Amino acid sequence: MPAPENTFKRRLLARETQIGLWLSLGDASVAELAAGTGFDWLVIDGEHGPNGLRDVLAQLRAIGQRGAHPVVRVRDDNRAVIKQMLDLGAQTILIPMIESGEQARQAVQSVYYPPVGVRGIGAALARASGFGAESDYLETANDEVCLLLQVESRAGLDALDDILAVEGVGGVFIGPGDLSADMGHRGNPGHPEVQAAIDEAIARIQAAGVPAGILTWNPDLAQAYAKAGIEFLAVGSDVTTLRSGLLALRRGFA
Ligand SMILES: O=C(O)C(=O)C[C@H](O)[C@@H](O)CO
Repeated sequence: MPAPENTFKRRLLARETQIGLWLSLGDASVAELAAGTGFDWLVIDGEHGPNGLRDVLAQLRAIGQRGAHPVVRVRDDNRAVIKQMLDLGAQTILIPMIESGEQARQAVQSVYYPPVGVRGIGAALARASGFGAESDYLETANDEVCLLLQVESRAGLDALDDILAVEGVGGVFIGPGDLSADMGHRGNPGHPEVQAAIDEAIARIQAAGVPAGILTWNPDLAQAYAKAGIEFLAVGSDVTTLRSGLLALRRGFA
């Protein structure tokens, strides 16, 4: 049996627009609930959310085969943590704060087995291979891994061409929050200067034949990105949706 098909990766390659949601609560029930609401991809956020290995494991299980594809955002480009997340069964890894071509090359090394990369061999005893049930996992895993890199600083934008030239990168995600902060507009990703930098970066990413991704809280901007054909678009989070829904519900009473 081969490694499970990474449908998210296939749809990226087909240049479909996939709609995603950020999961920052670190709760498996929330992940399971969200997985049944029609989103194409769900980010299990290990950078800003309380998501350690067992939290990610619980959410991967909860999302399961419900249709949504889990994307695990790791805290940084630490090779050992990436290996652990892949062995847990994560097939799509999002790495924040990529700022050079070399960092991108090292990230590729981390997610793929030799000879492409240096991912450690251990999946035969791990969930990734169905605890050994998928006898062809080692031979097929590289084809089903998708590496997404985050560019979210001026240095990252300066290195974007080098990053885009690295073979094995499945997509580049622009982080508006960190980029706006780095550009001197902390908390204001909608600033014209930031928006112009984002638009230019997305155009460069797609011109390089690489799928582009972003997260926006602005519904009008989300629709515009979708119409423009951005490939992986996150449009909200568990936290903001739950909070706004509860506030609206309570406001309905004196
Ligand atoms: O910089 C950004 O914006 C992102 O990378 C997305 C945020 O980190 C996400 O946590 C929502 O705030």
